[in-house]
Amino acid sequence: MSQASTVSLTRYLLEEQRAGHINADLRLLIEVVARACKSISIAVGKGALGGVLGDAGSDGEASINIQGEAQKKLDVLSNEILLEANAWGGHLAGLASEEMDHSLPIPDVHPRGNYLLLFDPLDGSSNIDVNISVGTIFSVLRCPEGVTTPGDEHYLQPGTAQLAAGYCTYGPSTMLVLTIGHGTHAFTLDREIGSFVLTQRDMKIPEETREFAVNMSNQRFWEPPMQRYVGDLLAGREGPRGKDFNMRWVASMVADVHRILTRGGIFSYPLDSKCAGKGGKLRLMYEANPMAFLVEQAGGAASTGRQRMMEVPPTGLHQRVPVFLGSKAEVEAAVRYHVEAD
Ligand SMILES: O=P(O)(O)OC[C@H]1O[C@](O)(COP(=O)(O)O)[C@@H](O)[C@@H]1O
Ligand SMILES: [Mg+2]
Ligand SMILES: [Mg+2]
Repeated sequence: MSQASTVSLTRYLLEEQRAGHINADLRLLIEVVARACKSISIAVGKGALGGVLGDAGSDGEASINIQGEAQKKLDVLSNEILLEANAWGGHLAGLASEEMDHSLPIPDVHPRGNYLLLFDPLDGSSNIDVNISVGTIFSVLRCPEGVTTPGDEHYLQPGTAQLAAGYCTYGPSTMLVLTIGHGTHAFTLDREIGSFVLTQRDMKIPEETREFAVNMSNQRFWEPPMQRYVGDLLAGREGPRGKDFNMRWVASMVADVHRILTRGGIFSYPLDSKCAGKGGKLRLMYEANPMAFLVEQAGGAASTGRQRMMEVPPTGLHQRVPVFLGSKAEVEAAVRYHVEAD
């Protein structure tokens, strides 16, 4: 890409500010998150040489997060990088993370702003030790009017209230995919100059697809409509769908969603009898909602199977939901199986 045609993340954000789509505070907040993602990218890229692989914890004791999941060293490190980068910026009122039991108001010693930041610091962390793509997911909400010290309840806003959302994928290249409600755009990290460069403006998910992503090993635990839906996909050309489907499952949501934003497909993590008591596997506030915002802005759809994802009324910071997202016509097909069964 020639220098003349290069649009950096900074330039893109300044242009969006001039167009009146964001203010200076939100622009700076996104810049800070992007800077933190660069640091995480460096840590992830060092792999075994950085001493950052493996489980967190000491004396043979695993460190467990609020989700009851064993934390990786890189989960903890990525969380610290995001906290450290954002604490003193002056644009946030508080932060919430997959790796923290409760949200954190910005300490009094730092200036406070009007936004709330939620993140999954490292998504797909079971893939770190085997050198497969992982990522960071984030969502920005407005801090309710008059609230100076936000608590968990102030974050419980539906996905439609998001002002910005994005993810960074640490794969063969590091990419930031962002929406501020005016399309979904992809930026690639130029490692030589250290900045994100716009490489795909206005991503568009093809409406139809022949590719699905699901953890098939859970099949026997699924609900009947999901069994029927995937059964019909597998029946291929001879079945009711009349076409052959391909399957992909990276087991890093960021990587699976990035593929779908790039070439279409449907991603699902449905309800199953193992996770039914918890409401699903993936988390609404910092996994499903930001991905839903990005996917809708790229012309796709996101649903729980029964309801538009971004209209789910949140009840908890770490609330879990079933997820279907991607190519619009295919998500609608999956929803039909659920609605008809109900
Ligand atoms: O292990 P499974 O069932 O394939 O689940 C994989 C899913 O779990 C996740 O890894 C959950 O995210 P975390 O790694 O942030 O907990 C998703 O990225 C992924 O889609
Ligand atoms: Mg995750
Ligand atoms: Mg995570």
